[in-house]
Amino acid sequence: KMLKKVLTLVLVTEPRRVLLGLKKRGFGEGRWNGFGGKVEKGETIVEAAKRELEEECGLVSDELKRIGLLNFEFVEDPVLLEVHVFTTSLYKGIPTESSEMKPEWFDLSNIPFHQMWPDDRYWFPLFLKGSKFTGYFLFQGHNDIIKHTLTEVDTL
Ligand SMILES: Nc1nc(NC2CC2)cc(N2CCN(C3COC3)CC2)n1
Repeated sequence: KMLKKVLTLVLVTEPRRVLLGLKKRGFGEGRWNGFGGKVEKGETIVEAAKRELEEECGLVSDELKRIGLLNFEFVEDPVLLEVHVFTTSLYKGIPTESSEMKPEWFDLSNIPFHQMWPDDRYWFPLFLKGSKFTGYFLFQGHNDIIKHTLTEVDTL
């Protein structure tokens, strides 16, 4: 039976910018991404998202809005990643580098897709226009998408 890992991803926005972090180690190292990680036992998914946001860049937000649900599989690996995507524009604190992430603001017209997970090119435009979405991506290795589905939804 397929092992499923539940993960979170938080995108912090300002009117014309999005906060991304450069992953300094581990899964996705060297790629810019939102902030997130695993959901621990005894915490809800949104509690995990809030915790990871603070751990990874020092921001605190009590207004994380669910905007997406993305499922990922790798042909070489029987794990399914279920990534719950959140966004917020209401937060306290100053983006601060951590052991995991180096945060930087990016203009919405200058998202570093060439240094991000390949799936981001597909769903980031939906996020930026305020849609909710669900998607599935089958990867070969960490760079090639063999197939995908992506749907805008009214409710997650
Ligand atoms: N943008 C984006 N794309 C992904 N694509 C799939 C990999 C093929 C995965 C992903 N996340 C999965 C990993 N997660 C944290 C666990 O340590 C960091 C961040 C969100 N984020």
